[in-house]
Amino acid sequence: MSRGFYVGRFQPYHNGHQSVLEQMACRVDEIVIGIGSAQISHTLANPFTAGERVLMLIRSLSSLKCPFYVIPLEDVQRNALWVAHVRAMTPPFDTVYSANPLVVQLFTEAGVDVRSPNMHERLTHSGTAIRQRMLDGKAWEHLVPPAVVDVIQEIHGVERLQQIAGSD
Ligand SMILES: Nc1ncnc2c1ncn2[C@@H]1O[C@H](COP(=O)(O)OP(=O)(O)OP(=O)(O)O)[C@@H](O)[C@H]1O
Ligand SMILES: NC(=O)c1ccc[n+]([C@@H]2O[C@H](COP(=O)(O)O)[C@@H](O)[C@H]2O)c1
Repeated sequence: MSRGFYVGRFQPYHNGHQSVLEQMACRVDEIVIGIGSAQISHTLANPFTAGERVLMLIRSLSSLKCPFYVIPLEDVQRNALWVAHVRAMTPPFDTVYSANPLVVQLFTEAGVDVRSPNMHERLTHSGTAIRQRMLDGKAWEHLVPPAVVDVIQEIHGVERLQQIAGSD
């Protein structure tokens, strides 16, 4: 049984993340997804709660060809302890998929096999670019799975982000 681990903040979950998970689904038996910085919400860079991000992921992955687990992970103050913290909170995994330099470094130092997933139209498909489009009143819906559009509408996510920007 092989299990792959993928972590992100998913603020919001977008088509780039979906393409990584679809690549992983062909390569491992099960996928463990960590929702990083789970304790942070209602900021410009992290507008959505961990629970809202759980909804985005689970609804978007309903037809993924591989069993998956979604685990919210709070940050810890010491990077040197983070891998142990992740391991304590997740089902066991053998491979990590990440392009985040710190994540790659910490897992490599811990002796874990780390792979870099192919980037999917990175210029447009980043959380930062999507949040900026929401703030600018530009179309963003085509950059995320349809289920994420539904969740963000349900929670009035664009209005929340605009209010946070207004009170900054
Ligand atoms: N377009 C993409 N294609 C493939 N992988 C991506 C893409 N965007 C992000 N990732 C990867 O997904 C993981 C989680 O990234 P994250 O949740 O920070 O998304 P992000 O779009 O980079 O967000 P932000 O811009 O808010 O920092 C990282 O390993 C990141 O490299
Ligand atoms: N010390 C820590 O808590 C620590 C270290 C490395 C990564 N992380 C988290 O892992 C996630 C990585 O995701 P991104 O690739 O989206 O940045 C982030 O939520 C980040 O905060 C946390």
